Amino acid sequence: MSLPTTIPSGAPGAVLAPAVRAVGLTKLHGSGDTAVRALDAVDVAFAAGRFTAIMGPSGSGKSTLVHCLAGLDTATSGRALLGDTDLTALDDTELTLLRRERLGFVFQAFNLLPTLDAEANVLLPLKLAGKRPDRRWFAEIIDVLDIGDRLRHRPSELSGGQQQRVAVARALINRPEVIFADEPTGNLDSRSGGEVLAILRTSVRELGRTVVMVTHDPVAASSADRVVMLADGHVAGEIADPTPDAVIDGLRRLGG
Ligand SMILES: Nc1ncnc2c1ncn2[C@@H]1O[C@H](COP(=O)(O)OP(=O)(O)OP(=O)(O)O)[C@@H](O)[C@H]1O
Repeated sequence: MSLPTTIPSGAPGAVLAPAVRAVGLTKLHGSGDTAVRALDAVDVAFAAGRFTAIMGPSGSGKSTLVHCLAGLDTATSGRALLGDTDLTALDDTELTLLRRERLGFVFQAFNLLPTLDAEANVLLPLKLAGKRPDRRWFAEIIDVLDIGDRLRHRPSELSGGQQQRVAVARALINRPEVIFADEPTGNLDSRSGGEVLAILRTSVRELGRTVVMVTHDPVAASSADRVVMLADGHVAGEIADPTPDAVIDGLRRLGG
């Protein structure tokens, strides 16, 4: 795959700078005879201002790739780059700061703090970083995510879809360069899942963010601009402007 990533459609010939990329990224879990090569010299780039889904059979390395790119796990060799920053050169403290200041995360299990109301959950990353909220940005996010009437509610008083919208707002609050979403619709019914996907698309289209999402769901993946397929720790292919049928077909070819 060539770097940087070429825009698949809409702007022929244009090239977008990658927000995040893997260069020869290799990850071994464990050591010795029992070591598992979860990623094998992966080269892949995720363009800024784009929504990319990562798919592949169970065990193909999706979570490992995202964890290495997000500074949640360390690579065995190769490089994981956020903009020009090589994560593999950073120590734990630097990685913690980088995650807090430059990345956003959305997980399947929402991961909201139960004792805080929605507003406090959204603002938590800024509080941890000792930063003042930008009230105009906060208002814009709340408006786009349509959670203005839920800000005083605790997570237990919100539906799953509302909780995930709060989690997306929390991921957006520090204007991250990249939002990593790991199965963000996995715990939601199809309607709430569709709303969360629409919000992730809106985060890209209207708020200018970059989203990288791991999913098993071909319909969810078809919300993205591009699908990257993994198999056995390799990039096995990609689909631009995916439809659910194209994604299902691609997975079938991989035996997923
Ligand atoms: N901590 C670990 N220790 C040992 N092996 C691991 C560890 N984490 C992952 N693996 C192995 O690495 C390979 C890739 O795992 P990974 O979780 O990245 O795949 P995945 O595509 O995200 O899978 P799934 O879709 O099932 O979540 C698998 O063979 C897995 O068993």
